[in-house]
Amino acid sequence: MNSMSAKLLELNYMILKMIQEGYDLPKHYITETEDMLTKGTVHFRLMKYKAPSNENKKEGGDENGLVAHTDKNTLTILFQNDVQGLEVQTKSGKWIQLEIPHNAYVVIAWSNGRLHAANHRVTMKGDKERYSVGVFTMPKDEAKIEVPPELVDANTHPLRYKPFT
Ligand SMILES: O=C(O)CCC(=O)C(=O)O
Ligand SMILES: [Fe+2]
Repeated sequence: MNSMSAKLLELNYMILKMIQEGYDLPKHYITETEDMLTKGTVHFRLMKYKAPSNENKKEGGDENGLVAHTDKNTLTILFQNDVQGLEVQTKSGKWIQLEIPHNAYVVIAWSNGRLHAANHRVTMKGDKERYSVGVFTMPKDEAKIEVPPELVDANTHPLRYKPFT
């Protein structure tokens, strides 16, 4: 488990680095991210979702496994067993079921609205239980959360969030 969490943390860092490089942000953000990750909190959570109850199945209904929400942390990496269930809401409000291939990961992040932190939920169908593992990174407590000025553009991407600690 330890080596798995270390690898996932490494993946998490790599993804954040790729996002920052993708936006052509100055290198100091990458160093700060590393600092944030090493001193911040990482929640590593194993989740189990029961298959829909017989009662519910008789009515042909799916069962809500996890209510709709957006993640409030910096970046989430999720993976699951072979039972699908994760759904995301499109910007137009439609729910779509993600077909996550075997051994694949889903990533959810935030960034002054450039990357959309999608509303998501888990809906259970069928007879098998679903297991998922999530790695949720959070900044260290005293960190000032601030949109990099490089990501703010008065016309196309106005500042959405004031700095906070
Ligand atoms: O189990 C999943 O696939 C989703 C879990 C999730 O969205 C969460 O814990 O925030
Ligand atoms: Fe979530």
